Amino acid sequence: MLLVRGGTVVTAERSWRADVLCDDAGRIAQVAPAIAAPTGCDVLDAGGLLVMPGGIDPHTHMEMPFMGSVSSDDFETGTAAGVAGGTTMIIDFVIPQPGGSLLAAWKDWRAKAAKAVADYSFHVAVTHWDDQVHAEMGTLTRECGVNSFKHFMAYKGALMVDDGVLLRSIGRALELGALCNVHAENGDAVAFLQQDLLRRGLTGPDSHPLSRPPAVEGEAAQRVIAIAGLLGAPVYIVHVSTEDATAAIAAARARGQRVYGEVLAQHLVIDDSVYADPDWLGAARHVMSPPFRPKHHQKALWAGLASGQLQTTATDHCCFCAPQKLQGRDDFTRIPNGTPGIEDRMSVLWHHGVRTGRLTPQEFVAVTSANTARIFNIYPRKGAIVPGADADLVLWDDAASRTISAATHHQNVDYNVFEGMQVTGLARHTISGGRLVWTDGDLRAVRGAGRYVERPCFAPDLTAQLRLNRTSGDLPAGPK
Ligand SMILES: NC(=O)NCCC(=O)O
Ligand SMILES: [Zn+2]
Ligand SMILES: [Zn+2]
Repeated sequence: MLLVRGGTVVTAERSWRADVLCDDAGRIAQVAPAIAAPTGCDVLDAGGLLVMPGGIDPHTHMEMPFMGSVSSDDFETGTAAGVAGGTTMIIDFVIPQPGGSLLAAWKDWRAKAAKAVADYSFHVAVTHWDDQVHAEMGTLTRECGVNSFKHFMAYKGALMVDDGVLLRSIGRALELGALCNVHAENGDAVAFLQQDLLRRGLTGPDSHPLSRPPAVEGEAAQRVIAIAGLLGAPVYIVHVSTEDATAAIAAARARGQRVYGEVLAQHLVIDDSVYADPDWLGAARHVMSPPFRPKHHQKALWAGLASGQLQTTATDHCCFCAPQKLQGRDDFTRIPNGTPGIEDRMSVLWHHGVRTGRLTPQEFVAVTSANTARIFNIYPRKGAIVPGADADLVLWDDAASRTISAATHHQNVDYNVFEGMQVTGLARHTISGGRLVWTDGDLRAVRGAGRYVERPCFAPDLTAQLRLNRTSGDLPAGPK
C-alpha cells in the first residue's frame, strides 16, 4: 500500500487538499483530507506538490516499422521515458502488413508491448478494405478490447486509404460502437507536390513543409468531417497542426457534429523555422507529418485547446536516430517521418500552457489525461482520482525547473526537438499501478509491469450519437 500524503489533488473538475491511498491491487482505495496510514503502508510526502492523474499519451509509435526503418524507442524504453515525464499510459498504433490481417498485427503488437513498464492500449489501423477487415474489426471490438481504428489519408502507396475505404470503415466502426481516428492530409496532393519539388532538384528537408502546406491538411480534415457527417459517425482527427483544420473542427462542432481534435506538444511550441537550419541533420530531425507550421498556427491551436474545440494533447512519439534520418540524404521524401516527445509533453504543456495563463490546472488535466480517457472510454479508470480508479498518479512540482536535453532524457533517440528549452513544472514522482516508478530523478521502471488496457465500445458519446441517428432519421443507412 502507498499513501500519498499532504498534496493538493488536481483533477479536470477541481483542486482540493487530500491524501490518496493506493491499495496493493494498484488501485486508488481512498481520497480524503487526512488518511491514517494503515500498518505497513509506505508513505510518500506530497507536501507542496500537485497530485494529478498520470498523463495519457493517445498517440505514440513504439518500435514501428515505417519508411524503411523501425522507430528507435521500443515499448520498454518509450514507456520508461513517459513515466520520467509523468505519463503513465500510452495508446499506440497497430499497423497491419499491406493487405494483411488486422488481428495478426494486433497479436504482434501485443507481443512487442509485453515489455512496457506502464499501461498501454492500441488503436488498430485500417489500411485497405475487404471482407476479412470487416470481420476482424468485429473480432477486435468484441474480443480484444479495441474501440478505435486509425486511417491515414496520407502516405500514398503505403498506408493511405481512399474515400471508399474511409466510408466503409467509419460506417463499420459506427455499427460496432468504435471511434475512427484519422491522419488528415491529402495524400495525392502531397505525392504530387513531392514529385514536383524533386523534379526541380529541391531534395533537402526544407522541401518537406512545401510538400505539405496547411491547405493539404485543411482539405483532408474537411473531407473526413463530411464523410463522417454523411454516416452520422463521430471522428477523431489526430495531430491537428493548422488553423485551417482547427476551424474545420470548430465549424463541424458548431453544426452539432461530434468531431474531436488532438494537438501535439511539438506543434504548439515549435515553428517551421526549423527547416531553415543550414545543418541538413538539424532540419531532417524535424521532418514529421504534418510538418511544423508558420508561427501564427500555434495561436489557433492554443485557442482550440482553451476553448475545448480541441480536446487532447499527444506527441506522436516516433523516434529515428541520425543514421535513420540520413536515409533521405539525397531525397527528402525518404527521411523517416517522426519526432520524439513523450518525456516532455507534460512539462511543455504546463510551462507554455498553465504558466502563461492559456490553461488552468484543471484544463491541463483535461487535455493531458481526462479527455483522452473519456473519448476512448476508459474514464474514470484512467484520468481521474477516485476510489476504484487505477493508481496512476503524477506528483507535480509546479515550481521546479529543468532544461530539456538529449543528454539527460530517457528516450532512446539521439536528439530532442525541445533541446535547450527551460521549463518550469516537472514530475517529481510518478506512480504507475500503485508503484513508485519515478522519484526525484530515479527511474525505477520494471520491464513488463505495464498492463494491456482493454477499452470497451459504445462510449457514452458514441451511444448518444447512435441514439441521435435513430431519432433524427435523416441519415442514409451505413455501408455493410
Ligand atoms: N507523424 C509522423 O511524422 N510520423 C508517424 C506516423 C504518423 O503519425 O503520421
Ligand atoms: Zn499521422
Ligand atoms: Zn502518428
